Amino acid sequence: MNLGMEGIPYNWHEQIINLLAERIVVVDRDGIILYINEAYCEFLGTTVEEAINRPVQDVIENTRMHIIAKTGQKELAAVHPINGSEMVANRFPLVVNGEIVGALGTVMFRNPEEWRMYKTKIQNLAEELNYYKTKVEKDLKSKYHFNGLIGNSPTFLATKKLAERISANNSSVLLIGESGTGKELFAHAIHNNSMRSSLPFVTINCASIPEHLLESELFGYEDGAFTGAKKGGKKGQFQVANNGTIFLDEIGDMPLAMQSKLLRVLQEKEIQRIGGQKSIAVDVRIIAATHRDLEKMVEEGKFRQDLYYRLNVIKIEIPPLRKRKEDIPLISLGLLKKLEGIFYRKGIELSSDVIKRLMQHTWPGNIRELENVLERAINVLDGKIIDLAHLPLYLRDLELDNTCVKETNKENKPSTIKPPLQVQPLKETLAKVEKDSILQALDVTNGNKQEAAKLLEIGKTSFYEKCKLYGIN
Ligand SMILES: Nc1ncnc2c1ncn2[C@@H]1O[C@H](COP(=O)(O)OP(=O)(O)OP(=O)(O)O)[C@@H](O)[C@H]1O
Repeated sequence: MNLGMEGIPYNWHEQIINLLAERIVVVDRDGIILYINEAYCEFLGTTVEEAINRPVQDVIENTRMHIIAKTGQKELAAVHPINGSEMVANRFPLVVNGEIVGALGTVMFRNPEEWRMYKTKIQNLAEELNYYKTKVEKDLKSKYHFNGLIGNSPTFLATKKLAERISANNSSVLLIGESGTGKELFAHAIHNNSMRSSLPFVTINCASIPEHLLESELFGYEDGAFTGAKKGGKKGQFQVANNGTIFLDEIGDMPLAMQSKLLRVLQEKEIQRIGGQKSIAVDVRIIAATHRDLEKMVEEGKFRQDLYYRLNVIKIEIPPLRKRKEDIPLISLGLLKKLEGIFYRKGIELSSDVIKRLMQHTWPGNIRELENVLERAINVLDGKIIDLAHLPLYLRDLELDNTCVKETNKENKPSTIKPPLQVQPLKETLAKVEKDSILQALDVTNGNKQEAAKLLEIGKTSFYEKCKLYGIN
């Protein structure tokens, strides 16, 4: 038999072995050490002479070499704690003429310095990996519970009760409500109160993802599905949310073509990645939300009727703030507490005038607007009491006129729009109203134009044109 080593002088063998493996040990069937190299002995704090012919368990802590020599089962890249460090070991049975005669073990890293270098590198990578793992897990967890939803008004309590009652089952939920009423909070709370609470909660904002990316975001794609596709493909959010809940925010903004694909997933309970052939089964509870009038959109052919019925199994309408004004003081206090935490402040209060003024406004931006108003007030506040002077102009300008409050409440119109004292040309009045509404929306959204356009329910282009027309920067 040609061993292939005959040409190599015998005294070279050991150096070759040492160069091939940093630390090496060979045992016989009984686990007695037949060979161990100097590097390994140095690391163990012993010498070759002392180690040879001794049971391997007496020389190497936590060894499994004697077990491999019996079972014949190799172990690759096993973590092996030695001297307080975790080494990486490979263990192979030695088989000669079909019989196990012993075992060979190697431990990576030539010297402690090399190990330390690797360890630092690996530790950094492991820490980074851990950071992203926790972040992903956190992002996939729902954050709010029903007890975080503030409000004691009968309408709000009834809504909350309904949501609590239906959270346990698996039916689709459709959350309807104006912008900033708390639809996302409700979605979180429903998931948290369900059997799926420990499983992923994935949020997709259908309005903020460009139409051409929405399909790959929802369903994923296979390797090479299109130019620019990530190597190895990508999981879609439906797969990420498997066994949990997916929250489809702004569902009314989902393009019609995508609506058909979503409907298919809801019916078949399976997805197909872009460029893929096979169907992948998914079990996901759907919670959808919109501030749009979906029924009207169905009539206008902008939203698929069949999808609407599928989503509308349980419909929860979240009341706007102006329809539960009695909740304003309580919500304001809750929001103040939250903001105090964010801004490291304590003991901030609202003056009674401010409370009255807050109750008077019609809050087109709902709780989000209220939160922005309070955040701005805290920012300009020196002492502890928020007074009228700390409110934005559009709220300061409101008159504490009860008749006006009653009127505006009845009609659900912003109370800043006061009837003109003198009759003016309709065109001028409309332009003023339009300009005021834009300024108010910008105020509510802290100058965010996209959000402001959304609040006003007009397109971005039209919004920019109007801003230009009225000289609003
Ligand atoms: N009942 C509530 N109690 C306390 N805070 C609330 C409540 N409802 C909403 N909020 C707060 O108001 C803000 C807006 O809520 P959320 O994002 O859930 O509204 P939304 O209806 O989903 O808005 P949009 O339609 O614009 O996405 C959040 O900061 C949220 O914490």
